[in-house]
Amino acid sequence: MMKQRKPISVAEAIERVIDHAQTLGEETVGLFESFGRILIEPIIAQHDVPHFDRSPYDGFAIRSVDTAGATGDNRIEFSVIDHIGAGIVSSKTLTKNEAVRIMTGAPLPSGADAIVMFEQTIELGDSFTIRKPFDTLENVSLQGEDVKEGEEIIEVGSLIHPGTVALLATFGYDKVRVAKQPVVGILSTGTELLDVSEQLAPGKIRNSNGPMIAAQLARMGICFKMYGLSPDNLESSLEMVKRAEKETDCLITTGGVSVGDFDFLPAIYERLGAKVLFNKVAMRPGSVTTVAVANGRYLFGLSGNPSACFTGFELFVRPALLKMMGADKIYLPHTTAVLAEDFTKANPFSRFIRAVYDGVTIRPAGFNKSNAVSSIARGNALIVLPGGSRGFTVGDKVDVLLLGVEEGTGKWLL
Ligand SMILES: Nc1nc2c(c(=O)[nH]1)N[C@H]1C(S)=C(S)[C@@H](COP(=O)(O)OP(=O)(O)OC[C@H]3O[C@@H](n4cnc5c(N)ncnc54)[C@H](O)[C@@H]3O)O[C@H]1N2
Ligand code: MOO
Ligand SMILES: [Mg+2]
Repeated sequence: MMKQRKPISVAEAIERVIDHAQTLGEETVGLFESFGRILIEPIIAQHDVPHFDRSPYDGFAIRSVDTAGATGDNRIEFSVIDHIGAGIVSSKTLTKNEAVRIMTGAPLPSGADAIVMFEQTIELGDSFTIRKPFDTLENVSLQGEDVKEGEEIIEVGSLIHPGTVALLATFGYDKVRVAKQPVVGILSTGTELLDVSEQLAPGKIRNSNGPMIAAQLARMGICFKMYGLSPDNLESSLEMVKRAEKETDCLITTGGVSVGDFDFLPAIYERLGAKVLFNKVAMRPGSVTTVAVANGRYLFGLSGNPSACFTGFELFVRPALLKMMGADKIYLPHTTAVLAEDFTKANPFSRFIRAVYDGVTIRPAGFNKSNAVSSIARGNALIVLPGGSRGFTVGDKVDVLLLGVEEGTGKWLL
């Protein structure tokens, strides 16, 4: 008799997975290689930004005191004593009714405390007039207005995105200390599987899960080793899993985790002496998703059904890998949206529906069974319907997980 599997909640399953994540240490990479990596030291401002008072406009640097009383009928005249662009420091000091012609980004000359834009002047040779008084520091970009020296701007565990790169560059980091990334193995099991380039044959299908997972990893900037296809044979699959497990930091298999006569992953975990964290989750698709740990390394047993495989990766593999990389915001970002189509099916388990989200409304992305591949291709988000519910109709507010967002959130919100 087959042993009944006991389903656990998605939240419980995620917690069990995350509890086993071990970081892999650190390394130093060049700034240009740092995009997508996780910071293992905070970014603390080494100096004020900007580190000098500067002009935010093309115009003239003046002393505000000289502008008192200026009106349309009483224009005040200034004579230009120097001319500087960004990167040049004027050697002049302004005295009464003097100005320096100054371009955006250039440091304020000594004595100056305001900037007049070209558009606010009438120019006459080496002089110009203005028609309004200026306040002290008017139109000045002040030292430290963006960042103050010593301020912690980015926390440990943050993802390096293009803005982070700009900040690192600002402070002169040509190298960055980041968390090491896992090398992830991908093995697709199933006697029915053909390589992508092979011709279809009766009963056979092309392996879509392997390439899909490679792309899911690539989207996270993670390197993978492809172990190809393994027919449903206990001994040969076991050998392949043993080899892949030794050569990688974690192994993702697809297929063979359910209760079929040729589903060998449960037996493989047993032969490896792996600790199975769970083998049934109260969700659809992906209820048979199994996660085990052997020699401190994850063995993710994703379902063979493409939609279940995809969902298992996003819900369990992604946060675990991010935690291994030392990241803080490991979960898919969550929002709510208005349902644009009825979904009246019952949901005995939590349901994750591949969906198209336009920023306000969301609709299922077509054929949505566990074995569907088309809806994964069309979708950019997952609708989450709670277990024990039914009868969602147009206009209902539903929970949404966003896919493909660079950085997620620190809390599982569902
Ligand atoms: N009696 C029961 N049968 C099934 C149960 C159950 O609880 N009791 N669970 C069902 C659910 S839910 C799912 S999901 C599937 C999971 O099956 P496996 O993870 O064991 O995967 P396979 O049996 O190997 O394959 C399932 C399906 O997916 C196709 N497949 C497999 N690999 C790939 C691949 N790399 N690319 C594309 N498609 C793939 C395979 O051909 C099968 O059609 O079990 C249900 N059964
Ligand atoms: O695990 Mo299956 O994907 O629930 O449909
Ligand atoms: Mg099966």
